[in-house]
Amino acid sequence: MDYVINLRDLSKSYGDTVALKDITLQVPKGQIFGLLGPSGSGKTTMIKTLTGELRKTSGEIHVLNMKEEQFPTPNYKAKIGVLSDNSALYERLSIYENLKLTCKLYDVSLDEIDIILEKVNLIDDKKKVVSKLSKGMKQRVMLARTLIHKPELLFLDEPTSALDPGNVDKIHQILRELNEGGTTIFLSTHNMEEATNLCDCVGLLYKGSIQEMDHPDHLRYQHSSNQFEIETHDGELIKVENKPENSGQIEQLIASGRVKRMYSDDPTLGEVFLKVTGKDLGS
Ligand SMILES: Nc1ncnc2c1ncn2[C@@H]1O[C@H](COP(=O)(O)OP(=O)(O)OP(=O)(O)O)[C@@H](O)[C@H]1O
Repeated sequence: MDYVINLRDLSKSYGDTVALKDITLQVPKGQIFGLLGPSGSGKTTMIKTLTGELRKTSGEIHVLNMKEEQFPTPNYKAKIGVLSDNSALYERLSIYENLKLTCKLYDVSLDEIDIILEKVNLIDDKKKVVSKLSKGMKQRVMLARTLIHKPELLFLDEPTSALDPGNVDKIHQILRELNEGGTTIFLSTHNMEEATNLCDCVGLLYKGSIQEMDHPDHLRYQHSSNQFEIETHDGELIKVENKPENSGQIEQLIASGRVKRMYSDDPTLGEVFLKVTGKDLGS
């Protein structure tokens, strides 16, 4: 298989602080991979190590078939896009002028600016000065700047943190479209909904180690107690194991008109995280 990211026993320490410990993972081309973890679990360290901002302590890293030594090269930088906390914009310049600077940096035609602004839904705002934009609009300008040189691989460090649900949806829509066009995405988040809705594979990161890694639905299913809970109109709670031989019993209950609500007890990714690590994602 063609892996865009291939890590073996990757570790990173800051002095005595171990931030990443023996991480082994592969991200195939075209996947949206999510690192889900609370504050301090090592998400930013992971992204900075993969983008060449930090050097690993030990282990093997291959990204786009390149080794760490090649990460500072223009060839690597041309193939990746990075959106992080450090991605500040020039506040006194307009959206267009900000993107013009990025085009010069990457030697990209200025014609790309309108194309990318269409994509992030900011074409009508391009003359606006950045200091007057909302937080959600600024995040979309930063995303546009990350995308303008058409990277094959995107690294997004908490791309929607502190945005309202409307802006979160807009960014998710843009990311899905990019992914459908073939871009591989590696993102970090502490938001279980983001991981569930967007990612093909999620690694649960806690204290620098990946505790479990799988498709979000598989993770939830594996930690489910595999029961349907049926609440009747007269207040009874009936638990039925999710097995084919029980389907007749469930159908009978539904036909009797007694069923008020019925749900499976698959946990949320947040509940899975709590079960696996003993820690809440928000703490
Ligand atoms: N420059 C640094 N020097 C020393 N320790 C650091 C440094 N940067 C991070 N750490 C430590 O490494 C660990 C992982 O931090 P990191 O910032 O990667 O976590 P995170 O999951 O991105 O957290 P957050 O969601 O709060 O950004 C933490 O214990 C943190 O205190």
